[in-house]
Amino acid sequence: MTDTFAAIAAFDGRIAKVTGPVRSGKTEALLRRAAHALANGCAPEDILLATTTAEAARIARQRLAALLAARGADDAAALAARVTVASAQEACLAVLATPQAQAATGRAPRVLAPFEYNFFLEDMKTLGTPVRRLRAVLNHFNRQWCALAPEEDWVVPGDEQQTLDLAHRLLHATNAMLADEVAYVCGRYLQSEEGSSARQAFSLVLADDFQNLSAAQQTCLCLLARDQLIVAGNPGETIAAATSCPNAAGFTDFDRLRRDVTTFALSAAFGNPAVTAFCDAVAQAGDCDAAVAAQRVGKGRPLSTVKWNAPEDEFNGLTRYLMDLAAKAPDAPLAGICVVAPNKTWATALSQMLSKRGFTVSSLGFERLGGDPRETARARALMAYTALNLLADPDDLFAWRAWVGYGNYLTYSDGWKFLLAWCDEHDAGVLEALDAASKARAAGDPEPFPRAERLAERYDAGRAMIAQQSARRGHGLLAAIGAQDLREFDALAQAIAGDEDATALYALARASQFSPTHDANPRALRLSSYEQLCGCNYRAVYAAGCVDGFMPARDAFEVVSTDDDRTRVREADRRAFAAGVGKASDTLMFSTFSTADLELAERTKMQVTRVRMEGGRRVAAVRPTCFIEEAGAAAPLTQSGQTLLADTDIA
Ligand SMILES: Nc1ncnc2c1ncn2[C@@H]1O[C@H](COP(=O)(O)OP(=O)(O)OP(=O)(O)O)[C@@H](O)[C@H]1O
Repeated sequence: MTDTFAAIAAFDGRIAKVTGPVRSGKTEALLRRAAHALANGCAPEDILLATTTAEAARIARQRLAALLAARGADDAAALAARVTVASAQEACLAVLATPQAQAATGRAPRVLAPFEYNFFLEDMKTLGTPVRRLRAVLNHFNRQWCALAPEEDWVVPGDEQQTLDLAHRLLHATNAMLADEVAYVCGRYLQSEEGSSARQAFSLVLADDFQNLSAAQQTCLCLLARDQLIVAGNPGETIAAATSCPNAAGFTDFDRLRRDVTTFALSAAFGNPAVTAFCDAVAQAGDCDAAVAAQRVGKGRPLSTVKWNAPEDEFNGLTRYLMDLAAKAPDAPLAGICVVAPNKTWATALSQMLSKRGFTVSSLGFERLGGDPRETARARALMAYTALNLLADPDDLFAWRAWVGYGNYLTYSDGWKFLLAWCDEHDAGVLEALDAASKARAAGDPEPFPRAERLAERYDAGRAMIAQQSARRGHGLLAAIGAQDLREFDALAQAIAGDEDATALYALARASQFSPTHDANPRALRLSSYEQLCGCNYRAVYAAGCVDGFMPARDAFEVVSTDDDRTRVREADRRAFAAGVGKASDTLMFSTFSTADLELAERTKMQVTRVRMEGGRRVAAVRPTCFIEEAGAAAPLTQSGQTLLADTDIA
């Protein structure tokens, strides 16, 4: 076992693959390889360690610093900081950010935030394609981009070509890029003649959780390696966090597709054997050939499932239990504890309850801005974000597209279409068109293009907002953009010192959308989504809301979908669940409940087994997540919430 780690650390071949089950030390092996390379004179700048998420990168960097310190390196943290540790998406964005890449691709890596995608979608609807068909075509594009399939090879003339042409037109005009295009544009660039100097930028590329990356991301990382490439992973732990299309086969077949790949198999799982046995059992009950530990190293401690009557009891009881735990061990860093929430509703309820009980909470995985840009009342956070974007960069063309679209049930997509036609006719850019519309409005002249007056009105208001607010800073700036009382901006408001200008604040707001990480505060209890557990390691994990419909999602049961659809959802969730709860090295508790108000159950998509009347209310019966039962002998025993509280002298 130790020999395998030593062999990976000292590996001097060109390509290697590290396989291993949950918690077998795959990341550890890559970190030891990096430490060994540094000790042998490799420049830190010549190493790329790529991960699935920004949080996984943050943790990997910390672990690398700790490893270097343990080996007696001088100033280990500074040395680790010089190594490029980044998510695969960030690594691709860094390639595309160079002037050479921008000149060669004609694209800027200004990625649309998920809520900005809605504006793009509205503009795409001007084609007149039925919305379902349009979504299907755009999903098809995403899959092709993720597969790094050259557009010229797959686009079908007619409808599809027209759709692709409009997508290009909209994105080029606003200097923007879709998230799933990033690795595609990067990969095509790296494969091209012009991109040859950007290839092989790192002597050593270490790619962790390779199964989570899209084929395009996987190819980009391979192209960035000069002397050595090592990929690590486990198909049974695949999650869709780095991309919407993880390509687990790119890991499974990695050695078949290339020559002379050395394979290292890790087979011992570390941490609590009951946890890793549970994860392996859940994964094995599924449809993929996940790696299973041959040996389990560590101190055993039973898992538990706690069943509450209703969600309110869960929120109350679980947080009281955690409060009692924290009081009994006041010196243990709370950051070693993670509460996992299955969705945003649960995350919000748990976070509020934990805060009420006096915890500082760092939440991760639920910060994505949502809301309908077509309804002003539901788009306040989006409008604040766009206002901040414009204050930070008044030349951001996509921010203008969003700004002029708020408050209209079609986001002024028709106006935007006429504006782009005017740009084509006059060989002009978006800002010139908006300026022309604004001038005509001021002079009372006829509109330069239909709907120009409406767009000009919004544009003028935006210019006035920039003129008025651009000198503001910190909390005053947040108030000026209307963000001071918005829950979506709470974390940002708490994190700032108060003297940040718009550029600094916007960078933070943007990071929360694209590369969110946990607060570094060791006193903050963690609250996380399953996806954001990737790359983490916690002393204790409490998985809340473990009911069918949440985990796996209701689509795994719905009678309206096909068998294939149901299986796909169930198996994707199974991997996220097994990989996620495996991050508990010592304590793992599942929290579930048996009933819920029918309205809440429907709204949050629980899988309802029965409905009954209780005191004039309609109450839904729900089941614990099926994965627990599927773990068979490795599944924990269930106890009631009341018993748990009584045992800990709370009730
Ligand atoms: N050789 C080792 N000896 C002792 N402990 C180890 C060793 N390798 C890893 N560990 C510990 O086991 C845990 C899991 O390690 P690591 O995160 O590297 O594994 P992984 O296979 O990447 O995990 P995951 O399945 O979660 O991706 C960590 O707490 C780590 O410190």
